[in-house]
Amino acid sequence: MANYFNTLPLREQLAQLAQCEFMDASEFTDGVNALKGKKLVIVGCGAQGLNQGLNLRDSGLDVSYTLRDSAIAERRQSFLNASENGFTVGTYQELIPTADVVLNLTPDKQHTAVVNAIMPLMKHGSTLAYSHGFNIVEEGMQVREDITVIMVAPKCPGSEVREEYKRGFGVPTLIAVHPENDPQGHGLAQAKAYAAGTGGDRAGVLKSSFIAEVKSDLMGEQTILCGMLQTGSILCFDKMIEKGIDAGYASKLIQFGWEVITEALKYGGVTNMLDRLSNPAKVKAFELSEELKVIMRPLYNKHQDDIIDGTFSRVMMEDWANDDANLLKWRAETAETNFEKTPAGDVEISEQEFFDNGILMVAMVKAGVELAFETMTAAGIIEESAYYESLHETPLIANTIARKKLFEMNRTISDTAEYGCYLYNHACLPLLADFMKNIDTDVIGKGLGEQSNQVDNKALIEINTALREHPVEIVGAKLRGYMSAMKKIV
Ligand SMILES: NC(=O)C1=CN([C@@H]2O[C@H](COP(=O)(O)OP(=O)(O)OC[C@H]3O[C@@H](n4cnc5c(N)ncnc54)[C@H](OP(=O)(O)O)[C@@H]3O)[C@@H](O)[C@H]2O)C=CC1
Ligand SMILES: CC(=O)[C@](C)(O)C(=O)O
Ligand SMILES: [Mg+2]
Ligand SMILES: [Mg+2]
Repeated sequence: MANYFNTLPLREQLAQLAQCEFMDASEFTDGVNALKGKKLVIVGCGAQGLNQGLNLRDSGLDVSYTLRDSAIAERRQSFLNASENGFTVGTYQELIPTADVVLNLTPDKQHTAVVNAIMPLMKHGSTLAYSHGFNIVEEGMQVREDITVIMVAPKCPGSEVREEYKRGFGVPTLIAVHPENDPQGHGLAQAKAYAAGTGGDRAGVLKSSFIAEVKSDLMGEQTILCGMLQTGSILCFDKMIEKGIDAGYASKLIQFGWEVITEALKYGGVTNMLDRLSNPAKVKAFELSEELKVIMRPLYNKHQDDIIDGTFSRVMMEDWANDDANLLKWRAETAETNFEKTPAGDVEISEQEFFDNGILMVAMVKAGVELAFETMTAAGIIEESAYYESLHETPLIANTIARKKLFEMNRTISDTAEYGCYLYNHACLPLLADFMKNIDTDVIGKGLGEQSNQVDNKALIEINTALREHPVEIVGAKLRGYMSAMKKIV
């Protein structure tokens, strides 16, 4: 098989990258009806599999799970996830032939093996669904021509797909129909019903393409969403320890700080996040962010370039072939970082204190969100897609760090995301070494401690204008206007 994207002429590549149509609520008035009475069989019951299945069942759909024989025989966690939640669990032979829709929610590295195993068992005219475009786009999987191939990709870690649904909200979702596999012309109707079933229509759905999803998803997860938060956690913690800040305080400020500051982002964009700072702190955060953007822009461009031309996928698949040697090594190294090994202290930190003492964290989030958005849109990704993949998903990833630090983030995100996060982290730590030499506790750990809120009016006006006029803020205001069901969590 060959990389599907690289087989296309440039014109078609650009057209597929630009596939992005915001779907109005009126397009979901049929809810889950297109899948009502159909048998949905999910392969895999992990981060996405379990949480999507719970939502789909709560939305009135017929959901069961098929797992590897060994998972059932050894009663592995995936078997327990499904059986303890009251789902029917069966082998491929038992359930795949009965399925109208097979949802492939196994790790990307397993997709070729899984699809080759289940395709012969899939009934004529059934549907194969993915939640990420990697297998179709980066590996060029070719599916039997009678099978409809769709994608419903939550822009969110699996755990929060469920948490937002339980709050009565949902998570932004990209849907697509593979142009090579829509023999009955009902792929879009089924994808819309699936997105309604997971609650995605409550947050926002984009009619996208497998190519647009994969080229943006890989970029978001490697940079702002996981790579930046991992790098920022390590750098900020080590700096506070170097400067004599109490280790328990430093650990708590970071573990819970990303969630608190990015909740402001989720509600009101970068503007609202910086408006939560005092004027002097806002000026400082803006200056640090501009410095960070200059330093990190080449790295963001390299990640996007490697994703677009297939270099990233090729390198990661070499690790797959080497039994995940690097992924497992880097996972173990992350566990040994000082931040990961230091429990959050039993110390009170007010909501405002996370902002006041986390100015550098605010600057890192601003720089990462804006850089990721700018880099994706420069590569041909449409603004709505870039917004969901950078700004809106950052707080959802931060929620996982608040639970159990980087361990929980890297456990919950896909192995694909985790691998890309480490690549970014390894490159960004040395890139920011000189920048961090000039950092002190006024911007991470203690705050400016300023006596007055006075700043130069002209400078503040220029900063406020720059914040409000960034394109991520313009498209964000529109998309957040649709999210009337969004619920606060901090
Ligand atoms: N994690 C996330 O938050 C997101 C993931 N995605 C996408 O969703 C898909 C699933 O990812 P994710 O939920 O992270 O996966 P997980 O690693 O969390 O779960 C994988 C599941 O598949 C099973 N599995 C693993 N290997 C095989 C195999 N060879 N054959 C059959 N089953 C297997 C595992 O069970 P067992 O090993 O016991 O058999 C487990 O139940 C991927 O395409 C990913 O890119 C999309 C958005 C976000
Ligand atoms: C959670 C999500 O959207 C990621 C980061 O893309 C993934 O886990 O693959
Ligand atoms: Mg993603
Ligand atoms: Mg992903």
